[in-house]
Amino acid sequence: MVQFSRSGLQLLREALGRQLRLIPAVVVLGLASAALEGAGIGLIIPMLGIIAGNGDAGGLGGISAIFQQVGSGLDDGERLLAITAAVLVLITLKNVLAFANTVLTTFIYGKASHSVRSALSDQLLRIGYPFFMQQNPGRLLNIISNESWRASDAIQTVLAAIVNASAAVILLAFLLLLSWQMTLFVALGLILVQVAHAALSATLKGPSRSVTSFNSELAARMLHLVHAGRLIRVFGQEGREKAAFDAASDSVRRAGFVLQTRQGVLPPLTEVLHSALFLAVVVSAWFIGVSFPVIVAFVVLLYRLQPHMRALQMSWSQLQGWSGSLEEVRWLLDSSDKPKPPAGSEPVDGLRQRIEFDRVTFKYPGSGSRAVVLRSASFEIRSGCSTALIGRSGAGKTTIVNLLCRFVEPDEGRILIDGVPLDQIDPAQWRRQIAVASQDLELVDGTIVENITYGQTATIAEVERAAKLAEAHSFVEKLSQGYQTVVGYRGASLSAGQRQRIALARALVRDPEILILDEATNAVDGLSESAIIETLRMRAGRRTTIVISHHRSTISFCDDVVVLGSGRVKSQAPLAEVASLSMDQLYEHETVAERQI
Ligand SMILES: Nc1ncnc2c1ncn2[C@@H]1O[C@H](COP(=O)(O)OP(=O)(O)OP(=O)(O)O)[C@@H](O)[C@H]1O
Repeated sequence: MVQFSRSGLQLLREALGRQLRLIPAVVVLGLASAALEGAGIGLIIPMLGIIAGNGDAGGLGGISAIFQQVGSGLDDGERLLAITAAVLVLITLKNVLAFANTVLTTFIYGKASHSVRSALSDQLLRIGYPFFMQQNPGRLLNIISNESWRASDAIQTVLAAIVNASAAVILLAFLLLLSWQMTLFVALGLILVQVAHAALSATLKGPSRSVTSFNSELAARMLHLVHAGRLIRVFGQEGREKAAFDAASDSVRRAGFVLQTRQGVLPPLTEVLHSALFLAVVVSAWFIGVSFPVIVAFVVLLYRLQPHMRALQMSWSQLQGWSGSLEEVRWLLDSSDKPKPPAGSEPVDGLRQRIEFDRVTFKYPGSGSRAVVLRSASFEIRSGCSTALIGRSGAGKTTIVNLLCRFVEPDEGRILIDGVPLDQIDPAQWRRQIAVASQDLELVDGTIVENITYGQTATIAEVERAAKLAEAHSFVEKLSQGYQTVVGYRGASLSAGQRQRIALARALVRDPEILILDEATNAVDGLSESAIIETLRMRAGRRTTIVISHHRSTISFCDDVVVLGSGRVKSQAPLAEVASLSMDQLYEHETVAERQI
């Protein structure tokens, strides 16, 4: 219960946000509609009195006597009709208010659910990037696609519980006014039922967490089937994957079965206990000599109270059953244990002189005992020049791009942009200076023109120009829909080389201050690559370019070369000075100065 209060209620309070101020209206409408219902039921007393030929029945006390006085000046026939009409009006009004409450709670539910989904997307866009390097995507997918809906259901359940609690309070008050002895009896009975119910509901939290965790595993397997379809077929692993998927799915089924059967015990048990209470009330009322019309009104009120009490108890058990889901959503929304997004407020407009890596040391967060990727790495990238970053696989080239884009931050040392530490610069402004074309950056499921512009306002002429520079225009033109061709999920309808050229056009259309090409042309044919290199050469002097490649031809236009190896910068030199060296020789090239560091 405490666990639920901490994470569940906090989440619900945050989700309700500004809608919290509407909750009093829900309570008032709930109370008012229950009061109208109670009054309508109270009017049964004089109605039964008239029908039983005992219209002026004396001996009634409290609220029963007040109901008994209704229409007392009229003759019996007129009084019966008037009371019947009054009951009908009360029932109609009660239902009008109940409908108004349904509209209000539906509105609040919609807003609160939207706020949960919006907060999740906000959080996913805001969290520091290292979070995604460490997290299981299946868990994240499960939270977004499954658990967030259960959080919405929990909001709806809480709203329904508020309405039911309001109705229960009023109906209990009417019962109290009719007979405090019988109400005391009922209250004690309800407390006992609630204790039994709460004890059983508490056993739902464990199964609820199991369902959530197995759902995450299943989501991971689903993602794998979607992403690795080609790999699975090529290596003939359909059978193994099917068995793994079925096992994950069956675990969800078994955990769901445990949770649902435990939850399933509660409604019949509650009904039996409520019925026992109901019957005990009737019998005890007869024993203590309560009058017939009051017993009938009491029983009808009790009968109307029961569904509200049952709904309240079921709401409680449902919330317990969703505690795992609420904890998961709350976990994702909690920023305290997540990597912070990059900070900084210094404005930046272009690169005037240089980017300087000053003794940068870096290791990926959560990579345990794995080696430090960069160890006191120092080098510079001159503004307006093209710099090749080379090194054997795993040398840390892409890591340098990650550091430059501030996806990760150095553990030690500084990165200086024209002398200003990068961690002091406004990250959004800084990223607007950069465009990256990389084999890892996906295409979006849209048209070619949407992929090239991607959030940038550009005319069709500018898009075509960028596509020509990236050697994409000629193949795009041949597609039946041209620039309006839909490329499919991650650009699946294009070849690898075509995807790379679109990605390059996307970077070029921005005409960025700093262009980063990370293995951006490795799937492009030689002829196209030569043309692309000519384009890049033309940028020289005007814009800064950083090129990562294992191909000598791709870096041929560069002014400088930085060689990485064993986590260190092995050498930095003008490319012209090492022009005679092959790629393999370059990888081993180590300047004396760097060797002594
Ligand atoms: N997200 C990560 N978490 C932990 N370690 C990582 C992560 N990404 C990369 N590494 C490790 O950091 C080191 C450098 O990786 P990086 O991708 O920078 O190499 P690279 O020089 O670009 O290699 P390649 O030429 O193969 O693309 C590698 O040892 C790699 O295993």
